[in-house]
Amino acid sequence: MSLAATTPALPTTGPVPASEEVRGRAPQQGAGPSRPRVLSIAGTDPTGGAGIQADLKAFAAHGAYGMAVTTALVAQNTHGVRSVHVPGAEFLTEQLDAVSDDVVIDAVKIGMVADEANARVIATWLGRVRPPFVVLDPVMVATSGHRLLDEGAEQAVRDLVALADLVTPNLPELAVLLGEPAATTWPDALAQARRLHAASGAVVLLKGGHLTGEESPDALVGPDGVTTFSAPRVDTVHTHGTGCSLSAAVAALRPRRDDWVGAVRDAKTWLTGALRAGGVLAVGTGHGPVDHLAHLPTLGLRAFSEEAWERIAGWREAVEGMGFVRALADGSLAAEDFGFYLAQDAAYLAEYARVLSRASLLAPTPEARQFFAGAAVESLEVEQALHRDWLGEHAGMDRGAVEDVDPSPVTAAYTNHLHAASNGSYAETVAALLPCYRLYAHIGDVLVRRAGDLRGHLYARWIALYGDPSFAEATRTACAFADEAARWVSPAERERMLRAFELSAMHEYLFFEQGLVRPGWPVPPVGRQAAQV
Ligand SMILES: Nc1ncnc2c1ncn2[C@@H]1O[C@H](COP(=O)(O)OP(=O)(O)OP(=O)(O)O)[C@@H](O)[C@H]1O
Ligand SMILES: Cc1ncc(CO)c(N)n1
Repeated sequence: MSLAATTPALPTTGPVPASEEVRGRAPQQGAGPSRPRVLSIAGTDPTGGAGIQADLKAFAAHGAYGMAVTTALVAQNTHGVRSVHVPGAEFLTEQLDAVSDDVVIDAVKIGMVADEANARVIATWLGRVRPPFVVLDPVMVATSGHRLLDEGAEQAVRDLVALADLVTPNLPELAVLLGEPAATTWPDALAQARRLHAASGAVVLLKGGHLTGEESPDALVGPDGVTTFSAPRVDTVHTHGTGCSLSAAVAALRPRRDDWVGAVRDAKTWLTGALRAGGVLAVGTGHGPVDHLAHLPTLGLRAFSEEAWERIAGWREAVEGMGFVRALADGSLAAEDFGFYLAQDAAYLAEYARVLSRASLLAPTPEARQFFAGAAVESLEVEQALHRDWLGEHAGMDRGAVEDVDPSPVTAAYTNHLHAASNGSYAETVAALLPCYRLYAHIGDVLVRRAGDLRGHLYARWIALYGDPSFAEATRTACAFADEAARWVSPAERERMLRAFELSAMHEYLFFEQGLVRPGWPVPPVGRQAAQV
């Protein structure tokens, strides 16, 4: 039997029929989905702090795939609700069917239902399409005091509670659902939550946001008794949409947690962080929203290596303009000064290679381990070899003598900084190592351009090494590893990375500077008539 014979033709206009055949074609069974598919049925908040907009953010914040069906369009902002437009029950049905005819729903969160007809539509739909987890936030009145549910619709919401797995009332909503006065103490509220659970069968997540005191506790009240989740009360006026965000987070987490306790615990911890970060969002002049992405503070920031490079713009320019670097480029640098610099650089590279090895040890991936181990070898075999050759030829120093060079205070300060950074994290270590690549590749590039024809240039081999495309390539790779490491760190850790990078850049400046300014420090016995390298 062909599909064409069993599947009704899709009309070009009007609603798509919710036939079993249409539903059955959804190519989604088979391999398990990578993310829970979670639906919000709620009203809107065009300022993005509450309602559907908040739900979608909370879903994404917990790694769920978010979907949304709109019950009501609400003209509201951080000061309050201006007006509500309800498209109507028929259109709500069409939206719900459009989703459930096509997509498997792993969890659903119901927020503002707006009126009785909408509540009935949702109840009917739940009777037909029963997602494994149904969370109901019985939104009745906004934080600002504006009604979000018609007065006549309270019974219809009570009926919805009986269809939900979890219901998340605040204190006034709990009272309305029971037809009792609002509780003013936590024990009274718990007693009411027990009564609602007994009457409806739904697990109750009682929210203590409307209480006063040091804590803002919530409690799960269900067949296993009461589980309390205590959390410090955040001193903030930015609580717009906390209820929406919490219930959405619980719905997003539940398919990947063993029970409601696990989902609520993680959602509550997340919400407390989101509340703390809400103030600096600077959204609106009233009761602003929470920061749904407070746990991902580095999301969207520029690549670490770009930000770090910009931060040292002043030092970069200073290095380009240094007398030592200018003289290196035009070949006028005294051989004795170059010899001193090279001998110190040999001492530096010995330590640099050890810190590269440590980066390899700390690196989280085989690729990074291999790169930094290879870089350690390269810095000794290629870079330090240049130093050994030159110092051998021009200062008569054998390998042992080069290896015995005492680091100057400036050299020691730089390598001590690298070792200190490498006692921190991998990310900090890589950040500290990076200027040595980045600044040298940059200077190599500048010098190749400044020096012009390198034939006959006294320091041609040094300039060619750092101006070589292969050094630029290694620098790009090192930057990519630093950027990858920075992707997963906290803001404090990112700041430590930037500081480590900046300090290394400053040390690079001082390192060149000591080539010309070195009060009485030992200089290798460089012959006066230095030949071309
Ligand atoms: N100042 C606060 N500090 C810490 N947690 C809070 C604070 N205010 C609310 N919460 C928490 O936010 C969640 C929502 O609680 P609340 O009682 O405010 O619900 P709601 O009234 O439905 O929210 P909404 O403001 O979205 O209408 C609960 O987990 C509550 O404990
Ligand atoms: C659409 C909508 N749902 C819920 C709330 C409660 O915060 C709100 N303000 N707006």
